[in-house]
Amino acid sequence: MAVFKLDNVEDLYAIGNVLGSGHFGQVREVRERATGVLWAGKFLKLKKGAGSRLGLERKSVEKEVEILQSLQHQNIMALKDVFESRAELVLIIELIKGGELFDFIAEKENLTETEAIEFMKQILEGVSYMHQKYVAHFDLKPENIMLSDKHAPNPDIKIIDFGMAHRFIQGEEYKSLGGTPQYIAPEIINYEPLSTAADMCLSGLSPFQGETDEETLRNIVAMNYEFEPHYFSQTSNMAKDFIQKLLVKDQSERITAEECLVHPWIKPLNRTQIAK
Ligand SMILES: COc1cc(-c2ccc3ncc(-c4cccc([C@@H](O)NCCN(C)C)c4)n3n2)ccc1O
Repeated sequence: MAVFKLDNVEDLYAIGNVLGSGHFGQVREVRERATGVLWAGKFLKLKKGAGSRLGLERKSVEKEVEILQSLQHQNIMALKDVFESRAELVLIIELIKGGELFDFIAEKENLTETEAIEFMKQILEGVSYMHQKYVAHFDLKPENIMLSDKHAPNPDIKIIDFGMAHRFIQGEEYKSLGGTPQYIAPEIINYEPLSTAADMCLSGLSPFQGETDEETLRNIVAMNYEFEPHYFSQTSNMAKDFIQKLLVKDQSERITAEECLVHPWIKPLNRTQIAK
């Protein structure tokens, strides 16, 4: 069993405002007393006993921490420290001040393909790095892609929330039913053995969105999508080719993050190839 710092987290950090909350627990701004530096604290309530319905299994948080401790990349949130008390674990993480990429894009009049390519390139860099370490995120979605500083000329992408992540061991079979309906891969819906390929179904606006979750899941399994003119009339053919290579039902045929980074939309062979 992993042992985390048993100090009282409040002896070292002043606990500030809630930044957000969700399945993962609560994220609060915390100030390191020794340096005055601001961090994010992810506060997780642990199950008090085997029969307890509330709180997280300690084992699942240990798994998330072990994965985070193995990842050091500029496009993946950095874990600094872990504290534990009787019924709570606190993860001290780099503070990401720029909010969600989704909101940043929504606030802009429009996003050029060049800007989209820059964000996608950073997301792919982070995803490719974790996949090379046999780690799959399994909950990549716009809300889990944040920006370091939305006022910076070229904001850094930060991938957060590794609460569903898994590190594959050679030859093992891993299945999961978790994820967010609009963004999950068909193999998850079909409860088939998974791989890092399940992370490659990330999109801004789900092309499979139905009236209900059930309809959305049916659309994903049927790979039923179209490039609606209302959204794609100004999108280049190269960008559509990139998307089509991601939205492939057979995970063994789906383009990988590494292959995406050399796709002509992301890495044009020459200037004339852009925005075709
Ligand atoms: C370690 O795991 C997580 C970290 C974070 C995290 C890490 C650093 C950090 N700096 C600022 C924030 C932040 C600021 C406002 C809202 C949120 C969060 O509640 N919403 C983000 C997406 N959400 C759907 C997970 C998070 N975060 N959030 C969020 C969820 C996690 O499961």
